[in-house]
Formats: sequence, C-alpha cells, structure tokens
Amino acid sequence: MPGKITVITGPMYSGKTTELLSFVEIYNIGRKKTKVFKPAIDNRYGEDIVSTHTGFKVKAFKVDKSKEIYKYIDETVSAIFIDEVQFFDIELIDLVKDLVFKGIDVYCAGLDISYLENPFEVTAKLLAIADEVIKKKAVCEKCGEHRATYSYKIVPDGGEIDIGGKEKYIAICRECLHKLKNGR
Ligand SMILES: Nc1ncnc2c1ncn2[C@@H]1O[C@H](COP(=O)(O)OP(=O)(O)O)[C@@H](O)[C@H]1O
Ligand SMILES: Cc1cn([C@H]2C[C@H](O)[C@@H](COP(=O)(O)O)O2)c(=O)[nH]c1=O
Ligand SMILES: [Zn+2]
Repeated sequence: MPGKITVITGPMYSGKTTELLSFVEIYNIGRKKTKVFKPAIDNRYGEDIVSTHTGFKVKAFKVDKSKEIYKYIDETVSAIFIDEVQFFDIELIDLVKDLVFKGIDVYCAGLDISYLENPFEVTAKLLAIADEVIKKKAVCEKCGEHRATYSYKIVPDGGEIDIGGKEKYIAICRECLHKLKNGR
C-alpha cells in the first residue's frame, strides 16, 4: 500500500517543528521505525539535531542533498520526517514521490514564503502533491493576535536565505505587515 504525504507549513514560530515531532512520537509509540532529516545549511541547534524554538530536540540526519536521504532508508522504515524543506534542492519532490510509492509515509515541515513574500519553490511543490496540508499560524508580534502568517525581518538584509531566529525575524499578521510597509 502506498504511504501518504503530509506537509506542515506556515511562518516562523508557528509550531511547524513541534507538530512534525509530535508525529514522530506517534510512530515511535507504535514501535514503527522513523528517520528524521534536516538540511545541512541549518546549523542553529547543532549538527545532528532537530529542535523546536522551545528547545525540544530529536536526533536527526543532516543532509547536503536530497538524494542522501536514500542512504538511510531500508524496507524497515515506516515514516520519514523532513524539517526545513524550503532549504532542500528541487530533487526532494521526486524522492518524496518515490518513497511514498514504496509505502513510506513522508512528513515535511517548512516555510511557505520568505520575508520578501516569495514562495519557497520546494515547499510550494510539496504542498501541491500533499495528501494532507497543515497550515499553522503564529502569534503576531505586533498586535498579539494568533493570526500571523508572515515572517518579517527586523535586521538589515542578509539575503533571502539567512539562518536565524528572534534576533532576525518576527512573526506578523497581514494587517500589521501592511501597516509596517506603509510606515505606520
Ligand atoms: N510569535 C510566536 N507565536 C507563537 N509561538 C511562538 C512565537 N514566538 C515564539 N514562539 C514559541 O515557538 C514555539 C513553536 O516553535 P517551533 O515548533 O520550533 O516553530 P516553527 O518550526 O514553526 O518555527 C511555540 O510553541 C512558542 O513557544
Ligand atoms: C522567513 C525566512 C526565514 N529564513 C530562515 C530563518 C530560519 O533559520 C529558518 C526558519 O526556521 P523556522 O523553523 O521556520 O523558525 O529559515 C530564511 O532563510 N529566509 C526567510 O525569508
Ligand atoms: Zn498583527
């Protein structure tokens, strides 16, 4: 039987990694074999760890290229979990399709858009083929409402790909973003 593709998306701090790791726990409780992956570019929390902003951590395999994921997969693996998919190369799409066809459930978490409001291509393509999409919201750091769908950069531009956390980005709602952009 084929597996399923679940994509968890939204702005920074919306709980994407928390939700991803809660699915890992569900499989682990069921004694199903899981593997967690992250892109090598994300060096925030150490080499072989995926961590939430609250500090909950699990062991993960750090990969430079999507295809490296194959090295860690065998017929005993029930599900794989990939964090920060926006940083992967486009070949991740074919890999995900292939693994699902082989009966593995694939869970992906990642940003939908950059702070420049450009969609991240890999996330967009995964969303298009997903069986289930979970769109998360964060608390807007301007108005305090739980409706933030954007990540806003609060430091001078370090490029569209720029690893960081609260020192660089806040979560913001559409209305507050509009006000900020219009100097209000
Ligand atoms: N603006 C915010 N809105 C919601 N949660 C926030 C915010 N800032 C910090 N947090 C914390 O971040 C946690 C979510 O972290 P995480 O799952 O790593 O999010 P993501 O992977 O989407 O960046 C929340 O449980 C909360 O404790
Ligand atoms: C908006 C935005 C974010 N990034 C970086 C910053 C962080 O390292 C990750 C997102 O992490 P999270 O788990 O979703 O909090 O992405 C970036 O490089 N470019 C951006 O536009
Ligand atoms: Zn707001």
